[in-house]
Amino acid sequence: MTTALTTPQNAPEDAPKGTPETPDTPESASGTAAPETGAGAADGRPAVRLAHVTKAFGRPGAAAPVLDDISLDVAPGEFVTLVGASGCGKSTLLNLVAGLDRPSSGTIEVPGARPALMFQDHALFPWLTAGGNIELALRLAGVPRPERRPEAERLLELVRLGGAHGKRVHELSGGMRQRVALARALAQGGGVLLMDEPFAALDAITRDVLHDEITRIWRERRLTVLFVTHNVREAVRLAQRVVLLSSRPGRVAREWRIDLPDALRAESARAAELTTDITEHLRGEIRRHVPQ
Ligand SMILES: Nc1ncnc2c1ncn2[C@@H]1O[C@H](COP(=O)(O)OP(=O)(O)OP(=O)(O)O)[C@@H](O)[C@H]1O
Repeated sequence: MTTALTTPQNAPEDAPKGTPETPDTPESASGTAAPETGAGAADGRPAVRLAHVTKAFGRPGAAAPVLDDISLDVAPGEFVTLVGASGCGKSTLLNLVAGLDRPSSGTIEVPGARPALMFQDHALFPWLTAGGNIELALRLAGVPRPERRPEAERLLELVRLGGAHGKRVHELSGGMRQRVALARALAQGGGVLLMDEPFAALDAITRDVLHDEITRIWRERRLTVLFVTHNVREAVRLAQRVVLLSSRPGRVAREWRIDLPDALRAESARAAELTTDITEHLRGEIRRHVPQ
């Protein structure tokens, strides 16, 4: 999938490590090896490429852009979290990558199948069962009827909800609903998963459990994930790379490589250090933010 005009950029790994901060230049911290490659890596192209993307709503020139000159590559199999002040355009960016809207200028390339999008609100159809919601997505993805039920059951097993096929949405807890929503997103078949604060409404313990689950599923399925969150601890817990967007207009302000093994991600001095550093920069962006 490609949307609109212009040229590509260097991968963020090319940025010098530990260089002094410059306002509009993406910077990389905490160097590490390139991420594991997933499906689609063979031709060396990124799974998602945004090149000089700008987005303004309304008539041309009528309003300041929400996103301004965003260039960002996400490698196949990479897990990237996106943080930034409220209103800086994180959801707008995901919507553009999902193909739900078009950039005002710049290009977006997603070479594989259309990405799947998952929100804070599970958006399941309440009149369908858990399995019915997944089978609908499979049907829309062109999966033949006889294969839908077994595939829905496989996906429910994957999100550890085996046996929940016949459950109605109202019978499921918040965490279970998000698991079904994840299974439904996976049913759409693309290798790129876009997640917009998917765990924000859950209690802390359920969220922690789902962090482990999404990490496992990301690895097992070799997914490429672009994940929006306000929660810096969550960003460090999950990502191989955290990208901070500046306050409006949203630009890539800074990036951090998260080179921690799983065991040190939730609780460790290094995770705490990274969380503090990212939070300080995020606070700086929030302070700069003038509501428009
Ligand atoms: N369809 C639209 N028409 C007009 N303005 C829009 C539209 N969609 C988003 N905006 C505006 O774009 C800006 C960025 O919104 P967006 O939801 O992308 O920010 P965000 O960073 O995801 O915010 P939050 O963190 O609070 O969810 C906001 O000022 C919003 O009002």
